[in-house]
Amino acid sequence: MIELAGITKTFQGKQGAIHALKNVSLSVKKGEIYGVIGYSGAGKSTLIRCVNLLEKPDAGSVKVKNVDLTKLSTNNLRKARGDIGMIFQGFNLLKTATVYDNVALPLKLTGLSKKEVEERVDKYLKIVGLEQKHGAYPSELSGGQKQRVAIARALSHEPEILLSDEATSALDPDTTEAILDLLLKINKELGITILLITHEMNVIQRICDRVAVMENGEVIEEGKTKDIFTAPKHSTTRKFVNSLFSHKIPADILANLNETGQVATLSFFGESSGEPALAMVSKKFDIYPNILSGSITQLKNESFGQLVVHFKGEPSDIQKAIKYLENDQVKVEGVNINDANTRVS
Ligand SMILES: Nc1ncnc2c1ncn2[C@@H]1O[C@H](COP(=O)(O)OP(=O)(O)OP(=O)(O)O)[C@@H](O)[C@H]1O
Repeated sequence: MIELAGITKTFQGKQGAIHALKNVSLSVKKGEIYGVIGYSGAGKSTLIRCVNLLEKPDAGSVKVKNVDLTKLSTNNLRKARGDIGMIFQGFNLLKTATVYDNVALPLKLTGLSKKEVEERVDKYLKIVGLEQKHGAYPSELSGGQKQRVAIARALSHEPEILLSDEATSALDPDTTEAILDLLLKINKELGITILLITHEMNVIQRICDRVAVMENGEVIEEGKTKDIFTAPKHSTTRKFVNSLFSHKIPADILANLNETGQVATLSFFGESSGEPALAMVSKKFDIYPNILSGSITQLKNESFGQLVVHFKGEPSDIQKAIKYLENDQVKVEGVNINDANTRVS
């Protein structure tokens, strides 16, 4: 659906050239929700703006539905952009227009009849749950409601793709959850492909099928959200995954525990697979697992949990138990003294 190949973008800053994007390639399939995560300055905004050519790349191709947008005439680019809606962190609403007009005004410019405009506005304000707010002004709305208006405005052009530029970054956690639920609904019920950028791992975790991690203008890791959670390869990716968990074990306690066995982090999918597997190994092998810390979090389609466990026993028995757990789809990582007092996972 979206294929970016070899995208490069350099800005001339006061201190010299800034290489915002260095040979970035990624592809988003029809119907999926794809997230790009990275810290501030990684190049996410520049990347997403290249998809509808709000930013023109210096090199590389931007294919949307197999058409390279960088090769289109101004007129054909305008038409192609009709397939791509966009929402922003700051909502970008007209302050002096009502909710209704914020959605209706851009539609009127597309040449639709008055009746068609009315039908579209009603339909999409209903989908975002704002049918009671037609006459309200943006100043009378909460942040979440403003983002809903922006989403209705983007959807009213009936795009196949929705680009989301940090759409939940200005919202509180509960409102963020509600907007993420709305994006899931739009994806599922309207079949809209979503490409989003964010610096929050919980956004990726809750709704994304696949994720790319960016740093210094490059994609440093890419894959299914589930795979990135279980086996992050790059240290920056690990930091993002760990930001969702906070297992803190004091150094002296960890040193004591490691004398009588081994401390390890178990990662698993599904609500209950961690603890039953532990009960099983304590029965099967001569070891005593003791849960030191644990948490569970919801990915898009399943839950993902982590337990930090002290295995008391002889090293050979502990190794057998760990092998058994790994065969049972539980990922096991040893925790050493260097991890003490810091987040481990
Ligand atoms: N128009 C511009 N002129 C000069 N430099 C720019 C411009 N736009 C972006 N940059 C620089 O390019 C780099 C990448 O910026 P970009 O906004 O894409 O990153 P980001 O990951 O979206 O960060 P943030 O989350 O802070 O927006 C930064 O160093 C930024 O200062």
